This record gives sequence, C-alpha cells and structure tokens, in this order.
Amino acid sequence: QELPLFGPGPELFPGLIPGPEVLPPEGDKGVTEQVPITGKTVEGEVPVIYDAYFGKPITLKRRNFLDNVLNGTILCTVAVRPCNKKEGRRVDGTCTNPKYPSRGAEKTPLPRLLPAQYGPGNTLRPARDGSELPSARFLRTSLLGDGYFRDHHFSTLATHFQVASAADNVDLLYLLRYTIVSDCCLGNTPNRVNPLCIPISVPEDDPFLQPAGIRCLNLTRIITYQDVGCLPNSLPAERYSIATPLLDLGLVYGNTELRSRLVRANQGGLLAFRMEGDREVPNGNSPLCLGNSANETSCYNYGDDYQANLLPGIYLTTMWFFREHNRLARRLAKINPCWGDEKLFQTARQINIAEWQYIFYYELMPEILGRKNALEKGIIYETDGYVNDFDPHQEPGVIREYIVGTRWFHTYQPGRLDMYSKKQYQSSISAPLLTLRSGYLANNDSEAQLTEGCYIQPADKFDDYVLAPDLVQRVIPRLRASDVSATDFMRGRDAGFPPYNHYRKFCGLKPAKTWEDLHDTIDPDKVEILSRIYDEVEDVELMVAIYVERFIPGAFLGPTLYCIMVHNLLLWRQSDKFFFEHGGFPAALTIPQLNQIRQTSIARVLCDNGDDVKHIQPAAFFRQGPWNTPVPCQEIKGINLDKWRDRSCTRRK
Ligand code: HEM
Repeated sequence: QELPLFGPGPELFPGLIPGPEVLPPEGDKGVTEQVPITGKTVEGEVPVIYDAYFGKPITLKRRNFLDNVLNGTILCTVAVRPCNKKEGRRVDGTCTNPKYPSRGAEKTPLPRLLPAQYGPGNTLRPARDGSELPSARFLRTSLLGDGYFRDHHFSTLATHFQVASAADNVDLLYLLRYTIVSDCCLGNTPNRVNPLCIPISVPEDDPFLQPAGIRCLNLTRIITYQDVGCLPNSLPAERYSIATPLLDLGLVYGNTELRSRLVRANQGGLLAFRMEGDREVPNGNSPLCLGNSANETSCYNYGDDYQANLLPGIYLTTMWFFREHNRLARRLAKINPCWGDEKLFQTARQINIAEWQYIFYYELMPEILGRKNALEKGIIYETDGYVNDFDPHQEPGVIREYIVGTRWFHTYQPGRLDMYSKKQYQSSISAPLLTLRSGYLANNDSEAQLTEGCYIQPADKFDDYVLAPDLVQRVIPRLRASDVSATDFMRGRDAGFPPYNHYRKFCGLKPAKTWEDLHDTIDPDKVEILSRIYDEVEDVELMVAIYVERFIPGAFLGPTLYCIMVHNLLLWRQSDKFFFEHGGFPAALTIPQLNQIRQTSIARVLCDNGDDVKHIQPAAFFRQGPWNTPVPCQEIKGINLDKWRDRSCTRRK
C-alpha cells in the first residue's frame, strides 16, 4: 500500500501545474487588496493573505493557481493580521520580524546555507559519476558501531531537553508516512518506482540483519511543498513543516491561535489541566498515542499534541514547561490580583518562553559548542543589560542543514532509560518503546522515576562513534528493523545537500582534493573507510562527515556541524524581534525582569515542576559528581516574580 500522506501532489494534476512562472514576477508587489480568509478575526482586524512559500502577499496569478489545488489556500498561505507595535510574541509566529510578517509562522520554508542539489525531477542526487550513492546502512555499520557507553560529562536530561528543542521548531509528521502509510520494501525488495520511496538497501552480510535475512529498510521522503501542491516539481523540493520554526514553546502553546485557544483554561491565565493522582497534567484525550498499551489511557492535549507526545524526552520536557506556565500564572495572580485571564496568560507565557530560550542558549548550547566559542561568535553574552542584536533584514526560520545536522546528537541519546526512586535504581526501558506513549507516565509512578532517572543517568558517550543498539537496530518498533543514523544519512540526501566538500568551503576549510586532505578534520582510519566506500572524495556526504569529524577544541562536535549550528543560533536570535534578551519595544521584558530570567536553570525548572523532585545537582545537564552533588531544591536559585508586580493593582484597592 503506497499512499501519499497528504492529499494529491502536483504530479496528480499534471495539466494544472504551470512551470516556474508561479514565482511572483519581478517587481510584482503582490495583491494589495486585503483578502479575508475566515472573515474578520476576533480582534476585528482583517488579515492579509501571504504566500507561505514565497513570503509575500499573494498575487492574483498565484491565487488563481492555488484555487486549482485541493485545499490550496489553506495549505499554501498564511493569514497575517496587521503587525502591531505594542503586542508581544504571537502564538502563530507571524510578525516575529515585522518586515517579513509571515516568516516565523507554520509553513515557513526552511532556509538553506547552500542551494539544494537534486537529481532530475527532485530525485536523490547521484554520485559524481552518475551512479547511486552507497547504502546508508553500509556506511553506518562500517563507520559507527553500536553498544552502550556512558558519557563522562552529560546527563540524559541534556538529551531530553535537546530533542524537545528540535520538536519545537519542525514537525515530524513525515515519520507517519513510512511507519504507518507506506511500505517501500514490499517484503524485502526496495521499491525504486514510487518517487516517495527511498528505502535503504541492506548488504547481504550485514552484521546484525543478516541472520534475519533483512535486505531493505522502509523509508519515505520527507513532506514537501510539492507534495501538498503548493509548488510544481520543476522547483527544488523544499520541506513543508507545520510548526513555527522558532524556540517559542509551540509544543506547549500550539502553533496557531486556534489551537492555543483550545488548550487554555480561560481563567486565571491557566492552561487547561486536570489532576492525575497528585500530578497536574493537561487534559488527556488526544488520539495520537499509538504506542500506549491497553492500560495506558492518557495522551495529553498539548498545544502540539502529536509532537509533544512523541518521544519520552519531548513529553517529559513539555510536561515540565506546561506546569511551569501554570505555576507562573498562579503566582502572578497572587502578586497582581487585578490582572485578568489574558494578561496573566500572556505574561506567564512570555516568562516561560524566556526561560526556555535562556536555558537552551545559556545552559545547554555553551556546553556543547564551548562557552568561549559561543561568546566569541555572539551566541551568548556576558551582560546584565539587553543584547539588542535584532536585525530586521534576517528572515526567521530554522536552517535546513541545522535540523538535519543536529540529528548527530542521536549519538549521546541512551538507548535505555533508567528509572530511579529515592536514589535507588529500579529498572530501565528501551527508549523507542516509549514512542507516542505518554500514557506510560501515569502508571506506577513512572513519571517520577523517569524524571529522577534522567538527571542521574549519564548520557551515552559523545565521542566514540558508537550508538545505542536500540536506536540503530530498531528505532521504530513498528518496523522489522530501522537504523536512526542510516536514516540521518538518508535525510541528508532527501534534503538535497551538496557534497561535504562544498560545506568545507562554506565553513572556511579547504575543499579536499585527495583523501589525505580530509585528515585535517577526520581521523585517518575513518578516512580510510570512507575511501573504500565512496568512489571519490567529492562524493563524501555532509551527514556522514558530521558523524565522523573530530571535535573542535572546547566543544563536543566537529567543525562543520559547529559552523552550521552557529549560523542557526545567530539566525534565531537575530531574526526574532521577541528574543528574550531584546529590548526597546513595549512588550519587552524590563532589565530587572530580564535579569531574573537569567537566574533560572533547568534544575530549578525540575524542582518546581518535575514529579517528586526534592534534590538535584545544580548543573543538571551534567552528571552528578564531586563538583556537582545534589542539593535540596531550596538551595537552587530561581526567578523572583516581584519584578512583575503591578503597582496599579495595589493602588486600586
Ligand atoms: C528516545 C530517543 C530518540 C529517538 C527514539 C529518536 C528517533 C528519531 C527518529 C525516528 C527520527 C526521524 C527519522 C526520520 O528521518 O525518518 C528522528 C529525527 C530527529 N531526531 Fe531523534 N530520536 C531520539 C532522540 C533524539 C535526541 C536526543 C536528539 C537531539 C537533538 C534528536 C534529534 C533529532 C532531530 C534534530 C531529528 C530531525 C528532526 C526533523 O528533521 O524533523 N533525537 N529521531
């Protein structure tokens, strides 16, 4: 059975697809009339309809084109209410940069560092001599081993937070395409006919799959603007994602105004909640937890209820920030009794997102990139004032090479998650078995045990080219076999990334002409393996190189991924008017408030919101040890909300 996941793509409407002329013609400023999509909004404002892909008000010609695409106007446009100087961050991401009002919304295309290179008709790029690139599974088993090795630095909590940050800015709906909808292996034979299929061929002598006789791993392509009908296949395939491409806690609040309204309690600034035993949780009837066992009935109605219930790291982290919102709203209501629901909600949300961005930028990223590097590059600053690096010329988005490249962090994800209770090890469970299974949290104290487990358990070792067997043999339990790192390599092809050499040049390294030229970034024994598998140096792929590059000084990643991440982290902060450190607009945090945000930490968030957390190590992304011993939560500093006190509430009394 092979069905496209989303409606008919343009290939099903060959007669209707104009060529590249769907691009707005030079100088065409778009339709100036305002086109209401759903009539007037609640606020009584008329939205302008933007073309989601091109980021401009929609042209008449384009509108005529989309009228012929099934649900074209819904899928391919973004309705933007006029940006208002006084307002704060919108849930739907519009006006994140008022110069490009639709960028930052869901459906924003992912910008690229280098233009895509595909084969004819957006097929996967072949090797330089026109042959097919080597099997991604063969590359994986040749270059990377599998086993359980503990990292000396990081705790599993770091992996949880990081995977949640990824799910905050892209959707992973494409996973359903090959886990549920399509079989591209037709038993054991790779389907080379269906253009959506990109199965991974498995060598006959595969060290693990040979006994089972598995010769093919199911995989489909990611969802593109072409698939949903917004672009013709004559333009390069670009990823279509319905998450706001920002660090904005879309997991908790949703990515559209409508969704956000559905998860609010509409009183006291709260998100809708219920009690599950003594745990505060969102309402729980989402139908998406396909991994729940029969006795696991909860599936939480988060803002983004697919992503937020997807992986254990994501649903634990989303739970903590969901509770943090309600904790903040209740506290603010006490401090400012005259505030209504909307003011309480928006203020709690602003503080919550600021904490999320602060912990990501200042607590996790510097440890991975190196603090000195992060300071030098302007990713973080040592200041107690604003950092006004907003650049209105930068369009918000998540860089394609970033979101594919950071899959490399699968390397430090433990394959099994340890459960602890009162410092005693209880048991562990294979992480993939918890996919789409947040109902697991409610049974037998599991949430508390997974939470305590994640800050006690070391992450897997970063720097030994070894991945957990759970992730590289059967990361998707519904499939007979699935290898996350081989899939990571394939996603580089699916994205049409040019060869590694092009990124070397982009990142200031010399393009390699000989295999020896690669020794500056990759150990000779790995280069030797690469040279046996690839025909030429020019064929070496970005994703493969990311996995085998040596680390740069002070960091836990190689030079190319470092370069990609720096570009993305700068883009995120510079293109986002509402980044927590920016000042100079009415909704900005005041400097005293900003300096309170800078007091928080992931340890504080867990103390306040983790299930039954009483003691924790202060640097909780790191393992416990002599310099990082657990202390009572009372000793972990946090935010003083007094800086949000509204004097007018007391004056009114
Ligand atoms: C329980 C642990 C984890 C599991 C089971 C898991 C599994 C997966 C799977 C199945 C995919 C999609 C494969 C595909 O392309 O079809 C994926 C994508 C991804 N994973 Fe993981 N992962 C885990 C942890 C992590 C961690 C710790 C990170 C750290 C950053 C991470 C980062 C990513 C990223 C960035 C993507 C790509 C997102 C996208 O392009 O949409 N994952 N993961």
